[in-house]
Amino acid sequence: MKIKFCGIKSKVDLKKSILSNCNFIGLNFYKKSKRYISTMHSDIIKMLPPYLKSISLFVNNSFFYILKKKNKFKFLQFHGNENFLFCELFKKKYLKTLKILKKNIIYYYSDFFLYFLIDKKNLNFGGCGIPFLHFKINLIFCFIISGGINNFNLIKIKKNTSCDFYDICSGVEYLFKKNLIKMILY
Ligand SMILES: O=C(O)c1ccccc1NCC(=O)[C@H](O)[C@H](O)COP(=O)(O)O
Repeated sequence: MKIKFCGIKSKVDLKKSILSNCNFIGLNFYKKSKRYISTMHSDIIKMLPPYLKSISLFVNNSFFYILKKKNKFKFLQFHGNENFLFCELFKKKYLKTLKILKKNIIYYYSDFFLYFLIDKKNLNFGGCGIPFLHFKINLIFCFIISGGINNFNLIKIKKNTSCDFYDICSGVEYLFKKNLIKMILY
């Protein structure tokens, strides 16, 4: 099973991620988020062990803003209303968030596309901590499940979705700081 912890915003959070043995960390560049990373990202990137992959998360940021940041990270994540053409402009592997409420059929292919991150639909962008009805998803492409995942519901979600890759944010936090015990328990 692969785990991505999203909203890493301090060196302490990073150390906890390393101890938890997760596979990916997400750094949030959405200024309105409580998990916005600010300039701290450079320090965090320097401390990354080679096996831990970094993902920079954007929500409708401008082309030039993303262009300036993109080379510091392994992958990009587009969590807003970015369309396919915009995501492709950066010529870098990326995840695209898909907010779904019901079963959809989607065809999507490109050399840069990596995963769909399937998240709960809500009025704001992401990280709301509420699970959606995780149903069995028969997709031809790779996907990551997110949305209110925690230590208690993961087994059930895993059974329902047959997915092997999870993105977790508020489920491993207390007051927007990562909690080591919760992280290790995955
Ligand atoms: O987490 C945020 O604050 C956030 C804000 C704006 C856009 C995306 C955001 N998070 C993105 C993620 O990838 C979260 O991990 C995902 O939405 C699941 O979050 P949660 O339901 O809290 O586990």
